[in-house]
Amino acid sequence: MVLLPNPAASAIMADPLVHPGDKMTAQPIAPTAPALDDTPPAAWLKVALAPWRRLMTLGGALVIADTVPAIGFAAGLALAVGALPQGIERALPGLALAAVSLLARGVLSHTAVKVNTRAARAAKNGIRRSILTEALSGRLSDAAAMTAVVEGVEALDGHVARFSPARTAAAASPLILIAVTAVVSPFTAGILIFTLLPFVIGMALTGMAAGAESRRQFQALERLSGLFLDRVRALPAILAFQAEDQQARVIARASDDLARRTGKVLKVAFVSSAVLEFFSALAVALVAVYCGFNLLKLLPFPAPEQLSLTRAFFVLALAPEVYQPMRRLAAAYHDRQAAESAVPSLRRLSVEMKSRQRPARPDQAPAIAFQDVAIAYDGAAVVEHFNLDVAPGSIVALTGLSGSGKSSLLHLFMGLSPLSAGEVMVGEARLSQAAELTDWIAWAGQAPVVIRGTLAENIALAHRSATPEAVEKAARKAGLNGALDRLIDERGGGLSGGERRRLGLARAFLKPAPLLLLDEPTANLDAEAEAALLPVIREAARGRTVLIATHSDAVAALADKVVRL
Ligand SMILES: Nc1ncnc2c1ncn2[C@@H]1O[C@H](COP(=O)(O)OP(=O)(O)OP(=O)(O)O)[C@@H](O)[C@H]1O
Repeated sequence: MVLLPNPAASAIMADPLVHPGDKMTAQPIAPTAPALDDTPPAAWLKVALAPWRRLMTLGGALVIADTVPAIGFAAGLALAVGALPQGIERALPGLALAAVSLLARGVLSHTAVKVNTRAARAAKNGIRRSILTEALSGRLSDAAAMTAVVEGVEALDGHVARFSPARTAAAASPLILIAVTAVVSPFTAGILIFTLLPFVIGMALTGMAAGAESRRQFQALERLSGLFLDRVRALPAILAFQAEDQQARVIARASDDLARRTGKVLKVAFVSSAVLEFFSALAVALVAVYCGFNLLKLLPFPAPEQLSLTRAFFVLALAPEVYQPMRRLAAAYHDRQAAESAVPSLRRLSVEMKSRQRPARPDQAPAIAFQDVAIAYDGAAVVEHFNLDVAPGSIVALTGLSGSGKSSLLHLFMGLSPLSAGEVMVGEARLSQAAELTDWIAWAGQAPVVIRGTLAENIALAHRSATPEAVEKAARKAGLNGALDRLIDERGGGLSGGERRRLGLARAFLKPAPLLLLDEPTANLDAEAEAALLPVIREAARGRTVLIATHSDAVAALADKVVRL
């Protein structure tokens, strides 16, 4: 179970410099998906998976095509057995047909698995991409959203790769096989149809039981993920209050609950497969008894047909194949339940996303208007009734005491601080309604996120398509003078504190975005270094709307307007 995003994903979350267009194609899940919250899970899945329907249909068709070599194999064996009394050489064509059919089955099933796995991968990637930007931008950062992105999307794998082709095959293959059987032995076809009914009823009953257990299991998983994520976030407080043991017991209880519910899902799955195996064995035994008694002319009722050894062997070899697709469907049934259990969380994400707009990035520097803005963390207000108009292309410096909320105001634009009241207009876009604006923003924060890689790669994160020359130019402007190919680890090992801050500046200088946000760009720099940076900041500000949070009078002097908080 993965409870937290991976480090690279965290980097994007904490430092949204990455051009979203470079990272992922952000589209809402299934643009035509019904937004109603009460769409039944099966209908929601159908719409959400529609873009991959063709690949899924191809996978299902390949599984159905397996019936042809299955018939060939049964026919080959039956012909060989029938011809055996006349000599082994007479049996060879039948054996050859069986061998070729067997080979064809292998090739077909290998291809079907490949196609179905590809469809599942494509569907998961597509849906995950569509929700990842939103979830990682911090707007949907609760544990349920994380569980949906990681576990929920993963739950679609079995649905697409196994359940969907198995369902297609179960609807068509048994009928094809029974029709072929009917040509050779109508009475055997009757036995197969008769025994198929309890099989289908058994499947439906166990499927319903598995569905309820599966839903409870996913809820337990969500609960455990939520608890774990909250406890990790509150780790310093837990350690400070020496509540480790108590919290470990809470997590252990949730984890036991998940284990118990997973056990129940497995129990239902085992019982259901035992029931289905019983019915399929019974049906094959019935066919065998009928064929044997028919051949021996020992039927206790008038024979409806007279079977030859070849015909009897053919229908007997084909009988297990009739149940095979249904057994595969039963084995994959819990995949469907797992996917449907994940739908409520996925649906919630997609509905929240659809309610947000993805405004087009402006070509010109936009105006910014803070309208009665309030920012509160856990109910504690940090900024209240904040109003400010920033003209397009101007520089505004935010100054004030430490803790007065300067960084929080800048963080609003990346969704890293909550807009508790009021509105921020960025050009024509309302920040509260916008899905994300990271594409518009070049940002240098106080603690830029570092990923494992070279310094140049770290800078280029801000603008993936930048040339090495542009990266080098941005680095030099920011005062990073060492070799750019030196390795940095994810904790920033290899960079001094000052260099790390300059890395943030280099990224902001590199990214061609109409908004420039700088948080304490010259903190910890001596007067000489600060003086060298001032003209660079002025140059980088040209043609952009700029907000700078700063304690430095020299930096504030660059601004067209200084606002004291
Ligand atoms: N994610 C957060 N969760 C809870 N409280 C926060 C969070 N971020 C900031 N705060 C609190 O909000 C207040 C304002 O912080 P902010 O960083 O915006 O101030 P600042 O003016 O930029 O300070 P500095 O000049 O020291 O950088 C502080 O009291 C801080 O503890």
